[in-house]
Amino acid sequence: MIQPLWVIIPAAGVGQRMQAKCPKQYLSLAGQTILDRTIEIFISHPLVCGVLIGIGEGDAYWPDSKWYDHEDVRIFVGGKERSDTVQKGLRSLSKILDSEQHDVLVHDAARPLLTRAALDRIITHRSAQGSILAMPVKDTVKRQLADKALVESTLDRRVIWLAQTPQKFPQKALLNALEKAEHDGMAVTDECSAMEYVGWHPDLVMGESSNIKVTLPEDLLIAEALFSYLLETNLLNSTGSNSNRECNS
Ligand SMILES: Nc1ccn([C@@H]2O[C@H](COP(=O)(O)OP(=O)(O)OP(=O)(O)O)[C@@H](O)[C@H]2O)c(=O)n1
Ligand SMILES: C[C@](O)(CO)[C@H](O)COP(=O)(O)O
Repeated sequence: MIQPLWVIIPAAGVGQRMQAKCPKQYLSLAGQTILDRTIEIFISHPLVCGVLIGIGEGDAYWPDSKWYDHEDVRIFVGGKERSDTVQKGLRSLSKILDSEQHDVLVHDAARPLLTRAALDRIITHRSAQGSILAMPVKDTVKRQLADKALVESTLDRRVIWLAQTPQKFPQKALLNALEKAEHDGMAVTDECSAMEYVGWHPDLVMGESSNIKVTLPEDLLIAEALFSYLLETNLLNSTGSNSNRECNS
């Protein structure tokens, strides 16, 4: 029996690489904000209890969200780095959960094209060491020589994957790992890195090439095209209601 779970969506970034007038999670994607589209992926899933959104200090955009007053959407103020935001979300969640053993999903607000099929894969995947969505690389992979744009070597691409989100770990174990990494000065750019730091070997669950992280200006054009494709092929999540949630909250 799969335990329904909570989702933390880090959405407190400033979107520097996007070079937009607002944080990129509030840019429009096919008529809705990127963040609203991302929330919709989860809020309509029967195995999702609720969503915690980590927003930036002084975020003036959130009140315009279509999910602003939804009963299963809660917010908290994020931190300086993505890992800080996730830590704060995990602490917020510990006040809601009746057990720290519950798994939690962490998903970037900047990944609005996750399909229901991929979400089902990670939600239903069972692993004692957590799991992440990821994709095997398709190109040949080069390692650069120190800080020079010179090729040092070619990596064996048969064993190289690109991490995506959602990433799924027990709430307390993840918080402990992030806190330890921070305490030891070990910068981490995803939840999995923190779990590896404390010796875990999480499962790699097949993601999808359409699950892009909208990061650079051109990514928005790519996301628009992918959204149209996913909509036409009915691969996006259903928007059905989710009245049959049974969760502790
Ligand atoms: N302090 C931060 C930094 C990032 N994020 C979130 O983490 C996700 C992935 O981060 P990234 O793509 O790097 O977003 P930004 O940090 O906004 O982008 P940039 O690095 O270009 O500023 C995004 O949904 C972003 O909002 C966050 O919650 N808190
Ligand atoms: C979590 C992540 O999306 C996995 O690929 C990635 O590490 C986020 O990196 P960012 O620099 O915070 O966008």
